[in-house]
Amino acid sequence: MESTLKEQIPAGGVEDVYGEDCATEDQCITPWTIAVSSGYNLLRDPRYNKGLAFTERERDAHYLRGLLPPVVSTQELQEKKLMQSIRQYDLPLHKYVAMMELEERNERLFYKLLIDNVEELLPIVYTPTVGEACQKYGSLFKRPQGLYISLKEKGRILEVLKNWPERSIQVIVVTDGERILGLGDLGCQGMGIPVGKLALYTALGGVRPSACLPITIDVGTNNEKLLNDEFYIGLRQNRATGQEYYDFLHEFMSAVKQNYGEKILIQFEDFANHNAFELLAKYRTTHLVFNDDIQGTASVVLAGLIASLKLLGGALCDHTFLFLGAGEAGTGIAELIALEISKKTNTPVEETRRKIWLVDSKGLIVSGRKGTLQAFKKPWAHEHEPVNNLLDAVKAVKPSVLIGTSGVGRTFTKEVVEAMASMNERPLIMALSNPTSQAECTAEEAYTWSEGRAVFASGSPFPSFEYNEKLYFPGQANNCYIFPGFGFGLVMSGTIRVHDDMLLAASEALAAQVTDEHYAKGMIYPPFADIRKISAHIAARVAAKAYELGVATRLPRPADLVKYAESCMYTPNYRSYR
Ligand SMILES: O=C([O-])CC(=O)C(=O)O
Ligand SMILES: [Mg+2]
Repeated sequence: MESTLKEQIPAGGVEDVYGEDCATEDQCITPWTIAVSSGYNLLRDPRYNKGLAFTERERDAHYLRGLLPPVVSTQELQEKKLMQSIRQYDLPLHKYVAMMELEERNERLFYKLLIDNVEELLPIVYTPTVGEACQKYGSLFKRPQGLYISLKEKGRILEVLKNWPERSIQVIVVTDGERILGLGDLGCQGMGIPVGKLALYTALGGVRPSACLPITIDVGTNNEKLLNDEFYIGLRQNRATGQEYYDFLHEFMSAVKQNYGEKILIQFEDFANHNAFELLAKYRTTHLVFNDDIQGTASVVLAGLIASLKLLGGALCDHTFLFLGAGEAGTGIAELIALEISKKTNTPVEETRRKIWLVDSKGLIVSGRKGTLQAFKKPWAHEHEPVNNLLDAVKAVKPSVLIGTSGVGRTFTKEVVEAMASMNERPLIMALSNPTSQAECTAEEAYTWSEGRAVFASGSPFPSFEYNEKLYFPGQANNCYIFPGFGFGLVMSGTIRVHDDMLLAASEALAAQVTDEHYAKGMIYPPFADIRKISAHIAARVAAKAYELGVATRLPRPADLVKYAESCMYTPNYRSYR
């Protein structure tokens, strides 16, 4: 029997080696055609539709006369009208639906709105509203916004990838829906997350929309409510686990590399702990993979910590850190802090880890528990007697920084915040769990209970808060500060592997964007309004590190990487059609 192409050539390799043109004769190819869109079809194509903004000349050239009312509008006026209509909705979910409908109708206008009104619309297309949208995705679902790859497609994943209409994909965000934000297993309805994350890749990071591919892997769900919901859109079975799960993911990872080559970025998003660490460890040496919840969150929090030193005083190595939550975010952040201190002080990480303590659902992680701890928790099992709750852990460890990553809301109680405030002039409190309902405490609580002394940041946004006639500005320590610029830096430099030093570079680049004016307001993150400039700086620093490490393939290295990043970024302004 003739061997297939897949067997002849190991996964990965030179661009286009696996393109359809060089498929062996026994393999099927897809008969794609490219056609110029015009007339009614042009108005129905979200990539090219401009609605009332088609010019007189374009209306003639593209058979649009009569299909539009006479007025010729501008993109600015369209934007003004849409913002007005979105602001009329009271419910965030209605705003979300209006935005998704816009994306399906007129992609450039969608991105124009998102970029120009980022602070207002981020909480709509992203956390917290996207969480509610995922919970109700079965009822909201209208048209597929990404690829669904379920166990039904086992053995045929490569074929499924080839059904996606865009050819040059640069970034995939993939979830299996098992841990959507802090909301748990939402199965196939997790699709809202890759869709939302990729919208930010474009709006905040400048990756072209056509180069982004959202994917949901459906191996079932253990969410009984969804399994019994008549509108559920996923496989009606419990999750596949063990070998079956890992074989399926391996087929996916191999097919992606075979179809898109070595330089495709695969971002893992909202996988459960028990798979997230293993998948990252398994594929980081063979694929360009990035786990947003482990690495992106770590990088954004480290940036906030570096910036906060201006307000708290001391160096990173002078602080003591306590986490509530020892999953992907908690251990990921802890490891990156230990790495940064190790590099700065020339001390082995085994030693720098000692100032970092973690609490999980069973209490403080201590050496006595080593026998029963999961592998990713073991490095944090320091010598200490057992402590079984957070308040006692705060009293025992005396942290200057308290970070919540447990996915469980309202766990930073008044007593916990008061204890932090009694031990520190300026305690740093980060309530990172998402969406807002899962935040460990609110901004108002952190400021009130600490009598205005806490420096506070959260994963989902909180509005500014007035206390004792002073206005406080909570930070949003969310990985969306990092992943768009980080991924863009990888893509623009043709980088083929992610290295931890790139995460440190991204943290430093983000922290460097916080100015004295921000510090004066107690802020440890720069405003989102500047995010595209911030992303260009992050991308440049990440790319610089990639060139330094010899894993960037786009040669020669551009001399000014910030300028280069800015010049490559997608902009949503309408183009003229000939
Ligand atoms: O999506 C977000 O807002 C941050 C994140 O990755 C998560 O909570 O899983
Ligand atoms: Mg996530």
